[in-house]
Amino acid sequence: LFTLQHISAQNFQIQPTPQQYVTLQDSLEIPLQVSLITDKSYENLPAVSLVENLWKGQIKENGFPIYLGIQGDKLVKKYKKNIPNKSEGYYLSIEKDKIIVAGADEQGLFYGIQTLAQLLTLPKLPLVQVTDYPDLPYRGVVEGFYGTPWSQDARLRQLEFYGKNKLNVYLYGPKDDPYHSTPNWRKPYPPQEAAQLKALVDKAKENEVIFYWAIHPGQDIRWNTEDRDALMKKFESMYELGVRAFAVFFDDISGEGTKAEKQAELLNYLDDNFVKVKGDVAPLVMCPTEYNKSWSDVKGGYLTTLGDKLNKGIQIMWTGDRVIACIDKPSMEFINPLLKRKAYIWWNFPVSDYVRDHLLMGPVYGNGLDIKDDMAAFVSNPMERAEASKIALYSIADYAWNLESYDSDNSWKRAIQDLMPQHAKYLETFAAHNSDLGENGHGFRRDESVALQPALKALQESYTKEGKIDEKAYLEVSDACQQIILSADMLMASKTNRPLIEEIKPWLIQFKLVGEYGQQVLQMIQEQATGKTEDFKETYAHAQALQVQMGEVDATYNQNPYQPGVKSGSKCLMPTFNSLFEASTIRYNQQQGTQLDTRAEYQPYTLNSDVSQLALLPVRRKGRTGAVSSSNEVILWQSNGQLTLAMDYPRTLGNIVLDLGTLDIEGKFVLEVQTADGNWKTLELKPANNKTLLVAQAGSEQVVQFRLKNTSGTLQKVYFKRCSFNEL
Ligand SMILES: CCCCCN1[C@H](CC(=O)NC)[C@H](O)[C@H](O)[C@H]1CO
Repeated sequence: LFTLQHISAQNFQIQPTPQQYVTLQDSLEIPLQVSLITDKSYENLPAVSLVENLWKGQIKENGFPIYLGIQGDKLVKKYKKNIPNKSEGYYLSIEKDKIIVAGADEQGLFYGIQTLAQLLTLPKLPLVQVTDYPDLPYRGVVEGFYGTPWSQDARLRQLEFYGKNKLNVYLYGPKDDPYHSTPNWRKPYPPQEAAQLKALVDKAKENEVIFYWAIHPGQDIRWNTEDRDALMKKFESMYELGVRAFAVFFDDISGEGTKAEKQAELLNYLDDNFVKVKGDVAPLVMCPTEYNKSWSDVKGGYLTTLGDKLNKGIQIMWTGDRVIACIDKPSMEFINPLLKRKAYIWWNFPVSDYVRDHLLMGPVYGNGLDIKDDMAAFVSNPMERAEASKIALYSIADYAWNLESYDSDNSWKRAIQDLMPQHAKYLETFAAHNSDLGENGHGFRRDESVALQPALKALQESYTKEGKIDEKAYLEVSDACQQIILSADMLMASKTNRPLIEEIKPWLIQFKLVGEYGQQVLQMIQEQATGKTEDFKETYAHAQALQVQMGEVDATYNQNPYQPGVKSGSKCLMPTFNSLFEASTIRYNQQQGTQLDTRAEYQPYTLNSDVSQLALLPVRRKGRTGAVSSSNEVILWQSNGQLTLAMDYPRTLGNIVLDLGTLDIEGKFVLEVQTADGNWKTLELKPANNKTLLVAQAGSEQVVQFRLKNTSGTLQKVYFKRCSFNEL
């Protein structure tokens, strides 16, 4: 028998691994029929139901014996010294004639069987003794993001996933659930939502997950008994649904609700009059208003007030040095003394509600491996795409169970294998190139296209600097493009894990186009470098056609009001391909004396103006909205001066919004559109509010261009604050 100590949530880094052991030594054929020998009172424990699910219908009197017990049962008394005395710990022994699973507690017993379930995926069972336990007492997920809350089905699948991966906490706190936050936090859930929540509570119990229901009252709470009682009443109604764990979030609020003394007073009241009175409710969790170091003013006393006044049993959440930040020893050494307890980490990854056009499918890395004794919990705030979040969540489970043994890349590969066993290679290709966030206000970035970076760099440098092709790099990037196209096609057509495919489909479509674009760009540099001028023109046109398609995908899917669109390969692939597109076109133009447009970014809108200060303003497209960048200068707009926005082909526009920073513009400027039939018609400029904003409806006909003209007869001094329009 070989023994394993403190393994990981899903797998065994310790050598020999069970996989190796099974081939090395004799092992146990997986028993087809088993007998469950356990204390009678355990029959409806999640652990027992789990064994019944593993051996569906094959639990017989004279089957292979599986002993299930919890520390203290006489049944497992002789294994007393093997069972770790750590909460959620377990001892698992697979022997020739029996299997023993002994938990330090009920959760530990359940996890011992989850480990057995993992071993059952091997061809045979290794004869092994496992003594295992988690480093952190609370490990899991806070559904705490802005955007579309997860669906009921997605949540049910999540809870199952948490059970398998030994995550034991799910905090329900979707920012955009009206009954969680202002103003309806005071109201009970309507029957249908209530029933769904009850189903989640039951599912959580089956998977030994503590279901925390969080409330977010801070934006409009009044510090009086009426609101305090309203909160108690809401907690009571959630308790009736079966909720046995509660949280109060005070994040992202302003005004009265941000006062630490008042927050502490309310939470202590809830602790004393609800949690302690009920007796079967988990410790309260709260999210402070100053929830990260960059927002905290230590001298202001907010954090120390909470640390001093909050009952010791109340957990206080923390996102680290910044809103989005990895957690390390210095971060914990800063916050724990102030809170006078171990902070309950809320890690804002893989949440993407501030970079909604990107998927964060890369490895989980950057958190300290030396902080297992400094955190009360580690919970992840995920993406609104539940299935896609599982790559990160799998590794967070791995990390939180055993920090010191955590290996980011190995874990990432296993997470992908676990999500799509049949298509792991393809999903890994996709995930490798869809991991960075792009530029964002929090400045948080991730690695992307790591394995391909050297070849991309070598190819780009050799060509852009000397116009030469680095053959080795060329072949590697060319193979990669093939892999990208293959992976996208295979994943889109996958028959397994459809919920994941449906979530990421727009990005798969985009990803394939990136691969095809890469192929054309490679051909362009090859043709330019070897003087195949005839072919170049068509390859160039093909690359442009792919740029148009990528632009259309970006303007079609995922059109949220924040970061609309679909970005793929945005950190390394696209910048390299665009740079090679531009460089080869410039070289070609130099060689051939042509004037091919060298811009790689596809631009459907073109600005023309004889007002010199406007003529060079950039136009950008964000989803289905086009906008001319505003200018901070005073614009000297000469009489009859005009600004024109031309479409690459006739498009149906919705509103055209203007703001020249001055009132009564209507009398001095005229806005006209030219429709596809060539006719011009004037649009009425309506003031949108009592300020200088003007809106015009472009009408249902397709527009080729629109123009704003100074018809006042004199020079006008205006500000150019806004000129935007949207496509229908
Ligand atoms: C300028 C405000 C940015 C706040 C961003 N946080 C929020 C609050 C939070 O982190 N609470 C601990 C949401 O949870 C969101 O999902 C997450 C990241 O975008």
